[in-house]
Amino acid sequence: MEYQLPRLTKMWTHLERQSGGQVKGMGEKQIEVDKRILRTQIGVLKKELETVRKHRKQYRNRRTAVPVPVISLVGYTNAGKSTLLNQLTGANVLAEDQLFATLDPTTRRVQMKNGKEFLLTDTVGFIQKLPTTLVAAFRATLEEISESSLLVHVVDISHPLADQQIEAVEKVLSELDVSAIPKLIVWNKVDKASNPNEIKLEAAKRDDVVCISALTGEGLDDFCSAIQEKLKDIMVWIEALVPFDKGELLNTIHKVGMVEKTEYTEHGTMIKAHVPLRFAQLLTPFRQLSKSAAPV
Ligand SMILES: Nc1nc2c(ncn2[C@@H]2O[C@H](COP(=O)(O)OP(=O)(O)OP(=O)(O)O)[C@@H](O)[C@H]2O)c(=O)[nH]1
Ligand SMILES: [Mg+2]
Repeated sequence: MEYQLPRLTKMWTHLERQSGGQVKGMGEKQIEVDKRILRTQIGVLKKELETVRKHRKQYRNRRTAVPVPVISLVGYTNAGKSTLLNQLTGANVLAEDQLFATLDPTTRRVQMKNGKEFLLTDTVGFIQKLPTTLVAAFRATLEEISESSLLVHVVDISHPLADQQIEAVEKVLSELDVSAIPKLIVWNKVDKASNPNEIKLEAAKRDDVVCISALTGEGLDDFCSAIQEKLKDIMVWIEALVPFDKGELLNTIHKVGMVEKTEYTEHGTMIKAHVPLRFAQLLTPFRQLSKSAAPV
């Protein structure tokens, strides 16, 4: 609408009819009436967007209380982000959500085969030359991106303009100032590509690229392992002695972290693991000073 406002000709007469004819006969030219109606609608939509932003902010605040990593799917429109989300959650997600029963419809909990969990957010698709006014309209989702632990850039590798689309997405990401967030690149729709073997070979050469088909499910196990590796990179190493009466902490460590070693001592469970930073802070009272370094 903001795009149309300065370009208005008489294309909005139906809106005048919808407003019940009240705007007629006020001495305004048709075009001004049209503009006024459009501005009112823009105002209403902006208010609605603000409500959406506030809601998502509340969800995020609630979520940060729980140490489950949040991963956002980003990418060019039609790259297959939503398909990937559905495929992953359809195949692995727990039917009953305990903690996030009221999650926004685009965020889903994913449980991998090894029992680890993360939250996956589907975001709005990017397009080339995204007008700044539109960037503002997408803010609710885009803010979500900036608070993720990891970004998954989904690419339609079968598309003849895949390179330009990657570039366009990178450009929006740099405008959003999220370059510091680790990223995994996913070459999707490999089933549709004319040269799938070549693409797979190329992807195998690069350690930040995973080749998949969100549609057929091909490569999804590799995708999950790659996610695990990336998440591990952003976790911190802890060695903690968890008292026996804090059993729930141990469960959480197993769920959100990567346990390297568990030992039962007379004072409690000695655990060595990679865990999300926020969770490591929760464990501070039980952490041990140790001379051994994290395994590489
Ligand atoms: N052949 C093939 N088609 C796919 C694959 N993944 C997605 N598609 C199709 O691509 C189209 C777009 O998929 P979406 O998941 O809606 O894409 P999106 O990235 O969410 O798009 P936006 O929401 O517009 O950003 C759909 O028709 C999907 O069925 C794939 O791996 N192979
Ligand atoms: Mg989508």
